Amino acid sequence: MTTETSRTATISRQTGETDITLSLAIDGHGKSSIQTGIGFFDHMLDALARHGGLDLTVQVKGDLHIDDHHTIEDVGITLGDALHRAIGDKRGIERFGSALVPLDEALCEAVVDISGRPFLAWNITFPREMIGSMATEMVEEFFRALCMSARITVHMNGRAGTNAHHIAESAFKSFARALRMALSRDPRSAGQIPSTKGVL
Ligand SMILES: O=P(O)(O)OC[C@@H](O)[C@@H](O)c1cnc[nH]1
Repeated sequence: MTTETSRTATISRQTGETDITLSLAIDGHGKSSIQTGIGFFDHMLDALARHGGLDLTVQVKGDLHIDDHHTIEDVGITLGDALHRAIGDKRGIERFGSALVPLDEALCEAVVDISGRPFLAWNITFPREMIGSMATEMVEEFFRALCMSARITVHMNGRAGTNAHHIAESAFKSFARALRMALSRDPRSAGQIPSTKGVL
C-alpha cells in the first residue's frame, strides 16, 4: 500500500522475508522513529533523518533468524521508493548536493544527483566485518538498494578512518547532508525542471 502527497510518502511492503511500514517527509525536522531489529542500523537511520532534515518512521519485522541482509536491503528499497515518490517531478529543486562529514578520525564524502538514473559508485572500506549485529558489507548494499529504487546517482568515498563505527556514521551523515542539499528548493529555478532536456 502506498500513499503520497507533495514531498511525503508512506509505503507498506510485505514479502516472504520482510514486512516494512515506512513514512517519509522530505521537508521534515529530523524526527525519527526507527525499529528494524538491528541496533546499529537504527542508529544510522536516525542519523540519516536528523542530518537530512527528514521526518522518518521505519517499522520492520524481518527474517533476522537468517541474517541482517534482507532487512537492510529491503529498507533501502522501500526508503528509495518513498524518496522517489515524495520528490515527484523534481520541479524547482537544487538537484545536486555534496558533503564531507567527519566523525573524529573518519571522513567520508557523498555526492548526490537527483538524476532519474540509478547509479552508485562506492569507494568505502571497513576495518572489520561487523558493527554490533550489522555486517559492514551491508552499508554498501543499503545505499545501492536506495539508489536503484530512488533512481538517483550517488558517489560515496572514504577519505580517512580507522574505526568502523566512525566510518559508517560519517558515510550516513555525509549522504544525509548531500541529499538535503540536492532536495532543497532552488530560488533561481522559477519552478523549472533542473535539466536541459526538460524532464528528470
Ligand atoms: O553526531 P555527534 O557527533 O554529535 O554524535 C555522535 C554520537 O552520537 C555517536 O554516534 C558516536 C560517537 N562516536 C561514535 N559514534
